[in-house]
Amino acid sequence: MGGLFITLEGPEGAGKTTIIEKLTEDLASDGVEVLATREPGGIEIAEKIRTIILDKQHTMMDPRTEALLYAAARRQHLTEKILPALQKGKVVLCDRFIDSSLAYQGYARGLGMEEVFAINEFAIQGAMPDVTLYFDIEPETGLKRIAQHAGREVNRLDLEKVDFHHKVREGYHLLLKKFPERITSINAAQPIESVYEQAKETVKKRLAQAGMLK
Ligand SMILES: Nc1ncnc2c1ncn2[C@@H]1O[C@H](COP(=O)(O)OP(=O)(O)OP(=O)(O)O)[C@@H](O)[C@H]1O
Ligand SMILES: Cc1cn([C@H]2C[C@H](O)[C@@H](COP(=O)(O)O)O2)c(=O)[nH]c1=O
Repeated sequence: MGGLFITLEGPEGAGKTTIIEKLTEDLASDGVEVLATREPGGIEIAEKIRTIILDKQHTMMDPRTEALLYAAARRQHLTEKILPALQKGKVVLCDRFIDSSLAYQGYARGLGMEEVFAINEFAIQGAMPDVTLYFDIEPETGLKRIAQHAGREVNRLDLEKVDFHHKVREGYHLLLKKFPERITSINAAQPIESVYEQAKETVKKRLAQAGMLK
């Protein structure tokens, strides 16, 4: 693909957005070309799909519809934004990607990780992340953080029962076992500076291996 495709994953309020902002700044000051983006969203069509999926009024949404909408948003985001950036040799930092669908729809919703992987395989055609940073947090802690975060809108998924969020975390733990080479787990309950140091170290190591650090 050319560049390096890095995804950040975790339950609600784990700190992904905060870490992406810091990493983007830091890597840019090292002369690395970075594209920071998010899922669902990142481009107009996918942002519109995001509005539909996360609308609190849409309590009737069928779990398979939900999974298909995430996969559709991902397909458009990948082809329109992520792949072109990778082809230009950029580092792509993406807030959530396929692992979110596997943990949330596949495991927590109970659709099955294999089934959800299959529809996503159709959407991504093998474009798996090179590196994934997983930010591990107790759901209660993460949900408390987002409740206290001024300006952070509460969405339909945030409103799921705490048991759902525990299942999301269990789903991620299964993914850690399934993809140990790709996914690095970071304890996101630590102070933000420590979380960031670990994230930066992992990313810089991979960039150095790929010969992308000047
Ligand atoms: N390690 C940390 N310790 C304490 N507070 C933190 C830590 N990391 C993030 N926060 C705070 O928690 C809130 C949520 O952080 P952030 O938006 O980065 O999480 P997120 O993983 O992107 O959440 P979501 O995906 O649910 O939107 C913010 O107010 C942020 O400042
Ligand atoms: C990509 C993706 C996301 N989700 C869920 C996870 C969150 O609850 C929301 C996105 O909100 P955020 O504040 O931007 O994290 O959507 C999901 O269930 N499945 C997915 O594939």
